[in-house]
Amino acid sequence: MDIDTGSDMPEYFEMLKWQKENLRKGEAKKGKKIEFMAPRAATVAKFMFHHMARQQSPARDRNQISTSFLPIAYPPSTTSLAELKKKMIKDLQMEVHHKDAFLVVRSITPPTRMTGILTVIEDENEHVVTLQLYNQEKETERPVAEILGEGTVVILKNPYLKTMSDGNPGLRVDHLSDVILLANHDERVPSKWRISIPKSIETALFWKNLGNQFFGAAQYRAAIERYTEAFKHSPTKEEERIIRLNRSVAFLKTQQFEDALSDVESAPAGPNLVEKALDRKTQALYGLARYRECSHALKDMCQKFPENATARKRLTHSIERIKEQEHGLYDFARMQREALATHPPHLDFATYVGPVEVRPASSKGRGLFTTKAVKAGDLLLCEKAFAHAFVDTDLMHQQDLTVLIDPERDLITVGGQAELIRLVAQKLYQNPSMATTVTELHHGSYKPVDVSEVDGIPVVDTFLISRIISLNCFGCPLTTYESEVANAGRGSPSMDVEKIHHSCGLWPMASYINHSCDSNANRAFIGDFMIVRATRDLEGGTELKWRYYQPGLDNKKDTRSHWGFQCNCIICADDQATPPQMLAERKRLKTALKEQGSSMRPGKIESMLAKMKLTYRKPPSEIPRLDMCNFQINVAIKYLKNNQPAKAVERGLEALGSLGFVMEGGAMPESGIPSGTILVKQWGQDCESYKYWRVLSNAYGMPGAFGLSSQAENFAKISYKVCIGEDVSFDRH
Ligand SMILES: C[S@@+](CC[C@H](N)C(=O)[O-])C[C@H]1O[C@@H](n2cnc3c(N)ncnc32)[C@H](O)[C@@H]1O
Repeated sequence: MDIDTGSDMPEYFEMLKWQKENLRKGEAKKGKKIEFMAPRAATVAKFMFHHMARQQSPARDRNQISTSFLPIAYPPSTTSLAELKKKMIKDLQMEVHHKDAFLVVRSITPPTRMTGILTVIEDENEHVVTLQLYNQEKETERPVAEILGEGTVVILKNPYLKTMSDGNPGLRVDHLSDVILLANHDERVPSKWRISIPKSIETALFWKNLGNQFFGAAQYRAAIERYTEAFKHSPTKEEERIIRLNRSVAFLKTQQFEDALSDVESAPAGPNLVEKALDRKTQALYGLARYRECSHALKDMCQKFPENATARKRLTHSIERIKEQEHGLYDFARMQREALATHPPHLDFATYVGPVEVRPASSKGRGLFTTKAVKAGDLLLCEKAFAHAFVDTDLMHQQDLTVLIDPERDLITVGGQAELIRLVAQKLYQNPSMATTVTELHHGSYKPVDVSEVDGIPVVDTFLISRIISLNCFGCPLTTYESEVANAGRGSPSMDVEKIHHSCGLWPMASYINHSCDSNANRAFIGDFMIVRATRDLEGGTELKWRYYQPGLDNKKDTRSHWGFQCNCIICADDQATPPQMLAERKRLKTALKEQGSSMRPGKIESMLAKMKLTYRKPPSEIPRLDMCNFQINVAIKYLKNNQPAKAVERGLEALGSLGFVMEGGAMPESGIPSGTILVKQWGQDCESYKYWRVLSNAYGMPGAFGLSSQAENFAKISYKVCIGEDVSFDRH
């Protein structure tokens, strides 16, 4: 939704064509054995040449956008290693996923980061090929040398040998769970590569100290492995307590909060390190968004250790999170400030799920429904993204901007989607208990595997994640306020504000909202938070619905080809029932007004709008006229500038009417003073109606007219809250 599909860039379609051609060529080699294995020295020399060239110019050209090609989807391995056959590179067939096999290989060059991690590997026969690992941690999360440094031994399940871009065979791995990185002492490492540790020095303490060394070097995953090894060597109770507490900090560093909590809770009780244990427990509970439990533990900690200032500060934070999580009470001004100041804008606030729940929605699958009556502007959801890929459009950090090409589904997206797939895959791999939050989201006809864990390792299906992201992710600005108010200027109604975004995220709860052009909810963004508000008064039990794309874009067919349904809302049904010549006339007038409207006199626009009205068969109170409202409000602005407030009010009210608003009062006689009350009997579409209300408010406030201005301003404020997500910034603009 609101994603850049690269549709205006023919070169992306060329890339798609090129990739399809590559797949076709690859298909021709399917099942064949490797004809020619490039000599080891030549393969290494060629790799090192490119590696060093990249090292010397690590900063990419600012205008260079990276490209990520998805292969044809294949499932991750769900078979235990014990049941798989060990193979050598020469045994593999080209372009085949060897589901019954695994390889044990060792990297023989330093690794390089491209869209994946690249290195040259050898097997025990000393045959070499390049290896590409996708969806691994980013450099800032874990240095590449720590993941696949020279000499690292790796088990590759489900090995897949394909023709690389240089024409040579290479291994490609997309699923995180198909790669098992081995520590060099691991028994599964072939003896010729293994570093043996003398049994005499192998004690729990030895491994703990090794773990501490890795922790000190900020190699947290390596530290976790060493602490885990320590448990196999009969630690004493006190040693176990220390190792668990040490490992829990390492888990906090890798954001594996459940594991961190489990270590603290299963550590044997003891008189020492009580403060440390409480510290880790509260951090884990905070990371898991279990704020109430966190605040109880912090109160306990503050009582036991009153001098601990950090605990007191954390208690304040967790109490703020409870207010947000349980009551939807946010300091939106702070949220806005932090979104601008934090890079990436991943904010420390809690998710609030208001009066909404997921229920069956007949043929649409599931949907999100209100659980009680709500008013226009009410907060329904303020959700932190499960994962959020930020692309800085100001600085254009091109590393974050990727063209993702999916030849299997003829899809191109530009922005953070490739990164979002990686982020979600990593999060599920590190926190398997969160899997269903994502895997239960709509994934169309994709058939996922039904195994979630093998040999104690979570099974993560990259292609399921990619399908879920494609159907459920939202493009988003840094903040809606920045993109639609601060940059657009006050009171300039326009539906042309850019709503196609490069940053994107996955908001699982909001994903349950189905599409309708006749929406009753609106989404706005502040950093990685999505704020969902009702755009109208709604009864309890009402299904929420919103547009998957912005109005005015001629992409209704996209719902069919992309999401697999055709919208049959009242607006679409009316379009279907309207004679084609009326629709063609409406389109003709719309195009003319769009192209020339700004230079036309109000009278001319009015006469074209009068003709456009004739292309509608029902009143706007029944079927909103989203093709007209923008032109009507622009005429109102022209009248306002010409000092004709009565006419501005008339057109302004008409524009709100086209959005579906039904009102009483507010009309302004040509001569005379308007008075009374504006009553909104039915709220209309959210399409930035606050700008319309502001035009009215200004018109009512012109010399010679007064009174209704503040009422219009109040309605503008509600509508602003719906569109921007909050109203604390309203008075600034
Ligand atoms: C983001 S999901 C929405 C939640 C989904 N209904 C579910 O059960 O998880 C998008 C999918 O919902 C369904 N959907 C959304 N809006 C629809 C509509 N107006 N009519 C029919 N199906 C719709 C389509 O299957 C679409 O691919």
